[in-house]
Parts: sequence; structure tokens; C-alpha cells
Amino acid sequence: MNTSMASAGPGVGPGVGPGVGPGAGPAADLLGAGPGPVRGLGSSLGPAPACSPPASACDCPYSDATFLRGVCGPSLAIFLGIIEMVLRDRCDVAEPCRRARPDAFERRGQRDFDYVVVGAGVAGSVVAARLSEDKGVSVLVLEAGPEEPLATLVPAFAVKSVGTHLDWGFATEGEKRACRGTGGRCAWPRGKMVAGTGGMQGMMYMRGHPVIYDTWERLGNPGWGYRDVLHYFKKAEGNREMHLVEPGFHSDQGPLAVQRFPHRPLLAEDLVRAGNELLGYDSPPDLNGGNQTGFTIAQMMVHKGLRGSTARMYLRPAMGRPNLVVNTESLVSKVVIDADRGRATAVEFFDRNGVRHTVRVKREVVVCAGAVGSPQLLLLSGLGPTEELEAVGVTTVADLPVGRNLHNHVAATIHYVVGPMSMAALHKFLQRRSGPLTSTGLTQVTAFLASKYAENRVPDIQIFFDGFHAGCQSELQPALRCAPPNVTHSRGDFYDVQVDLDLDAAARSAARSTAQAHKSTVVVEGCPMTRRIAARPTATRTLSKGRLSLRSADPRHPPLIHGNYFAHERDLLVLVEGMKAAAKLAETRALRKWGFKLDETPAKGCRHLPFASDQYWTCVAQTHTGPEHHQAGSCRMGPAGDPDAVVDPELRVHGVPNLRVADASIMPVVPNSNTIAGIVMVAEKASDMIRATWRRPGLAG
Ligand SMILES: Cc1cc2nc3c(=O)[nH]c(=O)nc-3n(C[C@H](O)[C@H](O)[C@H](O)COP(=O)(O)OP(=O)(O)OC[C@H]3O[C@@H](n4cnc5c(N)ncnc54)[C@H](O)[C@@H]3O)c2cc1C
Repeated sequence: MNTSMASAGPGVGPGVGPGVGPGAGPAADLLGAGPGPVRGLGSSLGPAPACSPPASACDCPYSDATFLRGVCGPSLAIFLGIIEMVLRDRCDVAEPCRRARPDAFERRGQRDFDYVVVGAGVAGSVVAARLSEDKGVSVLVLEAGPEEPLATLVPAFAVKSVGTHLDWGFATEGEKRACRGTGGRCAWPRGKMVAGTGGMQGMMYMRGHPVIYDTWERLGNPGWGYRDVLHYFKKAEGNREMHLVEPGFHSDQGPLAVQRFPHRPLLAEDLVRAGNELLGYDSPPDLNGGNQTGFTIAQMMVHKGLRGSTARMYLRPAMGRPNLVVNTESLVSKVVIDADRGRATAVEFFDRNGVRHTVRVKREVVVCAGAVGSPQLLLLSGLGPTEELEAVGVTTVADLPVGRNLHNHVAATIHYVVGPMSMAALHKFLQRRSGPLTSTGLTQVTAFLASKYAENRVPDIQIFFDGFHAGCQSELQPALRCAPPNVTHSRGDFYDVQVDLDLDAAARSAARSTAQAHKSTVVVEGCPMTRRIAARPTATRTLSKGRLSLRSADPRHPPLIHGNYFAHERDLLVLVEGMKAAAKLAETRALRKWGFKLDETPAKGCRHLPFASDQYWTCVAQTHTGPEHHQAGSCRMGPAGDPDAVVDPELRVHGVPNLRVADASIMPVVPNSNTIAGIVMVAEKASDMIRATWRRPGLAG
């Protein structure tokens, strides 16, 4: 699975309150998390309350939504609990004075706002920060989940909140051709917290091929072609490694910090070499530049060793603004629409105590609840296919194809055969923001390939990698439990960073100095260790379309989701090509020296088929489907008259112009890559369009 304080740290640059600018004092110096301007966010930020470490001395009360201690079972609960506690005591990490609260709305006592933003996820955080730059307007953000927990900021725990109370835990139903191993149900984790799914994702920064955005434009959406949206990619991007990327495509001025992890296993470099050996490339290209084909160590959304979610990079620097209120643990249940006037007039939500509130909206509602949450809310508000709404007792306001055009990438995992988290690692992380806790291991490597089915050689396969990351004992090979005597961890049941690093070095020198490769086994201090590395080829230009509808009119019930994977046969054919390409990697010179070998243990449910045949890979894809996490399109953008369109090219719901949707759900076609870069672009452009609307003569309120 693919999975930063500085600019968002105690100081937020020019225009900030007292004592928090550059050189603001001991916090910055001690922790190496120096404050600096949040570039691109303007200088209109209001004063932020000062705080200074240690956190027990931080001036603002903050209650962290802990989750880590539960993820590895009882044996590690104490160790992981300590990590959470230590993080809480770091003021620069915790930023307690910039946190949203579940009682912010009540405390403010204000019952009407110019803008109400639903969801403080990837897109919502950007929209809220941008709209509140205008001092004369008021912005309320309602987020169903709690604040972004501290442990989610540590890259090594990137996806550990999946399956916890921070995950909506959605699943598709009735898949006929996919997820057969799990009864036709594919898991769709989605983040329920400030930062949204951006708090549980792998941090990879990938935009997708220009042709995707040109397709959006061709489908009737002027202003969304690549030449136009490039401006917004750049507006958002704060690239800290401009020397690595192609001139003309990037910017170092935006709030979203983009750079490679400070740490990577040695194997990562060889994996890239192996891939480019296969493709005949000398050096990895900038996959966000002019050529999207090849293998690379990707740039990630990280800053100073911590996850750079949009909540951290956009929203928190804005939290001191008097015109911005962010209320957590608030489930929005309905947008109230005056059908006669075609206008959204209010938003209803339930607070953490289950009490219902109504907020009046003076200008616009901006729905940023994600590819599942946004269509669900529109449906609950009477916007959707009449028949479906009537079936659950919701009165139709406008008959719109909400929930259709839902689509996603699809993957399958293949394994190759070829350590543990300790106090030492924690120390390294806290002192220098270095070491394995600051990365996600091999997940920082990715590749884009064009299968034989690809149109115009535009990549239709992305490969992700996994392995060499912090994990629980259950994720390890049994042999790893044999702990060498010098292991620094106390119980021998968690990846030890020390071992991890030594293992890399030892494996390399062993493989180099002795021709007798240990094949899948390396020996460290007399302890035989086997590792399982995974590659996850992913079909990214999928043609299969699913749908989302209401299960009931109760906003607390999850919607019905039909992913409809592999409904279009080409998606499966492309994925099988991707699996074959990934299998070939094991044959490269660069990886053979590691004793890399395809794991030939037949996959459950596919043992009857000849290993590595097309039928075998097809069976693996359909049985052990990787349902992927790049859902999009469920409130599709398109012009008036397009029967598939829910929002117009300015992201206004057709028929309700002061209700916009801005997130992954508006994408007519999902990018052929990870999605966040594209979503942030959408949110930046949406914010500009909203602000421009209200600057028009006669409209300013
Ligand atoms: C395990 C995993 C790994 C991933 N890795 C990557 C990666 O490496 N790179 C990448 O680019 N993408 C990655 N993704 C995909 C990416 O995280 C999502 O595409 C992205 O977060 C979606 O953004 P969004 O703004 O559309 O929705 P979200 O970020 O999900 O935000 C929606 C927000 O709305 C809130 N909400 C929903 N309904 C309501 C309601 N009724 N009332 C109030 N609030 C509500 C939610 O709680 C949430 O906070 C990954 C996803 C997963 C699950």
C-alpha cells in the first residue's frame, strides 16, 4: 500500500501574531522545525496563539484522537502508546493552538455564515483556507471526524489508521468479477478526520498525464485542459527539490510541500534501476513532467519529516483567522434547498452529542465530502435520480445522475521473496527527523507503464511497491522473529529500525561479495531472514463504471456502493499485463544481486492454474483484487444538457448555482495516477471561481 512542521509550525510567516515569526524562540530552535512563511497562502493570516514546548506547557488544550496503540495487538500497545504521548508533548508537532474543536460552533454562537464547507479533507482544507483569505467573509467548516491525530503525521505509520475509528470503513457489494476472495465485497477505506483520507494515505505526489485533463476539457468543460490547470498545480505546489524536476512544470511557491522522503532503503534505488533497465532508460524521468513513463523514487507530500496533509499545510496556518470556524465531529445530514428559487439556504448537521443544528448560508455551500460522502449528501438533500430517492423516502429537488460515473483504479498484488521499530528509531525521529520513521519504505517507488492496450502510449498501468516499512509482527515472515542478539528493541516483535538498516547493508554486501547468493534468504548475525516484497500493478485508465445510491434516508447509514470492477473486460486485460511486467522485474540484473525471486507460492483459489499463466494472473486479479483508493467521478462535471453531469464546469450543481462540489467526485475521468495532486488542483481552482463569482458587481455581500 502506498502511504512534515515547519511552515505550518509554530510560526506561519508574515502577518502572524506575536512571537511566532522566524526566530520565534526556543520551539523552533530546539526541535529543528523552524518556522517560515507558508508560501502562497498570502499574508492575510490572522494572529495565531503562541505556544511553546514542551507541550504539557503548550498554551492550548488539545485532545488527540489516539489510535496507534490498538493497531498491533497488546504486545506493542505500550510502546506505541509512548510514541503517541511523546508526539503530544512536542508543541511543533501537535500545534495545539491551531486545532479545530468539536465545540467551536457553539462557542462562536454565530448562526449564519457566508460559506459553509462540508468536510475538512484534502479538498475542504484547501477551500476553507483560500476562502477565508478574504477578511470580509465568514467561513464555517463542518467535519464529521475528529482532528487529524498526531500519529498519522509520522510517515512510517502512513496507512495505519485504515480499519480504525478514523476510517469510514466503506465496502462495495455484489461484485461479480472482483474481490471473490472476500465474498464480492471490496474494502474502501476513507478517512474520517480533519485531513480526510489525506490523513491515511501514502503521500505520493503524482498528477497524472496531461491527456487526462485535456479529456476533461474535451467533454465540455472549458478551462480544465492541462494548459489551464497547470497554473493551479503550480499554485498549490511548494517543491523543495526543483533541481530534480523538469523546468516549466513545477513551482516552489505553494503551500503543499513536495519532496522525497529523507530516508529510503537501499533496495529502493535498485528497484528503480531494475525498472529503467527493463525500459532501457538511463535515468528516472520526472513523472510529473513531460514524460510520464518510467520508474522513480517519487516526491511525496512531506515536510521536515512529517506528513504534509492539506490540513497541516493549508488549514492550520489559517486557524488563527477570526473569520474561520472549523467544527469537528459534526455530521452534515442535509443541504436545505429552496426549490422555487433554486438556492441552497442552509445546512443541517448533528454535533458530537447528536444534537441537530441548522446553519444559514448567505453565499454558498461547498461540498468537499469526497467521492463517497459528496454524492451521499447530495442524495440526502434531494438531488439525485427520482426513482432511487423515492425508494428511500427522500423528496426530489432535482433529478440528477448523482452517484453514477463512480469509478476507480484496480490492482492486484504479486510478491517477491528476498525489521522492527525501536526506541532508537523514535529517538532518531524526534531528534533529527531522520531515520526510517520518516518514510514509508519501498512505497516511495513507483512506475508508470503503457500496456499494449494503451491509447497513444499514455500509461495505463501504475506500479506501487511495498515492504521495508514499519509493521506489526503479524506482517513479518516467521524467520524475522528470530531476533539477532544486537537487536535494540525490547520484545523482538516489531520491525527494528536498527536491524532494518543493517539488513539493507548486509544484504548488499553479502550478495556482492559472495556469488553464492542466499537467494531469498539473507543472514544477519547468524539469524536467517526472509523478506516478502510486494508489487501492486494497477490499471489506471479503467473503463468500468460503478454506482452509489442511498441505503436509507438516515445519514448515519453507509451508502450502497457497487464498484462494478472489471465490468469492462479491458480493465482486466490491462491489469494482467501489469502483473506480467512486474513479474519480469525479478529477472533484472539490478535485483538479481539481492537474490530477488518471484514468490511462486500459488495464490489461494488459483492453485489449479499453471503458475504465471495469463489464466493464473486473471484468477489472482479477480480473487485477490486490490480495490484501490482513487475513487472519483460520482458527481461528474459536465455542461448543461449532458445527461451524465451533476455539476457544471464552475462546479455548481446544475439547477442550484450556490451549491458547489469540489473534490474527487467532480472528476469526469480519474487521473491515471494517485489522486491528491489533482484534487488539490480542483480545490484551488474552485476557490478562485467562487471568489471571482462574489467579486462580480452587485453580488458582493
Ligand atoms: C490507503 C490509501 C492510500 C492512498 N495513497 C495515496 C497517495 O499516496 N497519494 C495520493 O495522491 N492519493 C492517495 N490516496 C487517495 C487519496 O487519499 C484520496 O483520493 C483523497 O484523500 C480524496 O480526497 P477528497 O478531498 O476527495 O476526500 P477526503 O480526503 O476523503 O475528504 C472528505 C472529508 O469529508 C468528511 N465527510 C464526509 N461526509 C461528511 C458529512 N456528511 N459531514 C461532514 N463531513 C463529512 C470526511 O470525514 C473527510 O474528512 C490513498 C487513499 C488511501 C485510502
